Amino acid sequence: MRLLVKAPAKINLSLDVLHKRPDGFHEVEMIMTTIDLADRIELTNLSDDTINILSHNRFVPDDGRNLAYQAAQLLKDRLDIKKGVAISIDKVIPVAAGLAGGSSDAAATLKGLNRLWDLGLSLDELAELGSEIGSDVSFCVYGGTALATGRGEKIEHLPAPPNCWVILAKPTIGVSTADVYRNLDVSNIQHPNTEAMISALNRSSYSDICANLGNVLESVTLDMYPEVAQIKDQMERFGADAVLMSGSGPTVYGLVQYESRLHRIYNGLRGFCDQVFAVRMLGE
Ligand SMILES: C[C@](O)(CO)[C@H](O)COP(=O)(O)OP(=O)(O)OC[C@H]1O[C@@H](n2ccc(N)nc2=O)[C@H](O)[C@@H]1O
Ligand SMILES: Nc1ncnc2c1ncn2[C@@H]1O[C@H](COP(=O)(O)OP(=O)(O)OP(=O)(O)O)[C@@H](O)[C@H]1O
Repeated sequence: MRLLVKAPAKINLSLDVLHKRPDGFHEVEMIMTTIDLADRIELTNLSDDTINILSHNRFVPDDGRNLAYQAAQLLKDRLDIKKGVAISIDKVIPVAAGLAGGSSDAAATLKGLNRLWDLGLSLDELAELGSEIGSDVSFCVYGGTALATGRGEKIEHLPAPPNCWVILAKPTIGVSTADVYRNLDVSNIQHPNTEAMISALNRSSYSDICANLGNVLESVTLDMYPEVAQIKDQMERFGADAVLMSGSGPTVYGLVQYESRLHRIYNGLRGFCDQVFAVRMLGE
């Protein structure tokens, strides 16, 4: 039997760091929302007890380092499952981009195998398992729009943002999330207003969402990779309503309400950047 699952990317509407924890992780307060840019994962039962990863992207590992592999292995170990699966990943989300591509592949694999192997686990149970794979996996299990706290694994659902376009531009560099957190000076942080963003979402106020975008990792990545600042500048100059780097970067996104302006920004950025996408928020 085979099953197809979509694994959508996320963007951070806000990302705050409260402090560094004794376990080395950072205590965060983030608002994330899913967007209509997704990997497609095909899960096929195998007759022998193995996990195979197939991907045509040279940046995606095809062994135990792959987060989708780790998701399948975790389910097999915890529930003592003696089945095999081939996981084919049609990679659309840019890799090491701040868009949670690997985490979303892991979450989609957890949800897909729950159906394929008829495991009967709840979304909460899958999200809890997912948090063992990576901090973003719990959010990706639920999708939608949410406040994520702890190291990112504690999820509180929020209303979807009002409909708008998201333009994404990823420079050719890939960024290591661990490096960015390591270079963050926690004693010198300009905190975004998370409460104001929650209020903007509750009121469905597009202008207040734009006014309250904020990411404390942005200045760290901008210092490491000046080309990210250039893309931000260009996106602002071409007329996006608000611009921010997602996660640990380097992808920069711009919010745009009117389709008429979308094409100008998209075409303008294509001149500077290979990977540019214009997508909708999913959010629900
Ligand atoms: C930047 C974000 O993507 C924003 O959504 C997340 O905070 C990171 O999520 P992720 O990539 O799933 O992160 P993980 O795979 O759990 O951790 C990668 C590395 O990032 C650092 N890390 C991650 C999350 C966190 N709250 N504090 C950290 O310091 C740790 O050094 C960790 O070793
Ligand atoms: N299924 C996967 N897809 C992409 N990368 C993967 C996958 N599994 C493992 N990786 C590894 O994880 C690294 C980070 O990739 P990913 O695309 O998940 O980063 P990211 O979008 O920055 O994640 P996040 O936003 O959660 O920090 C890659 O360099 C790659 O080696």
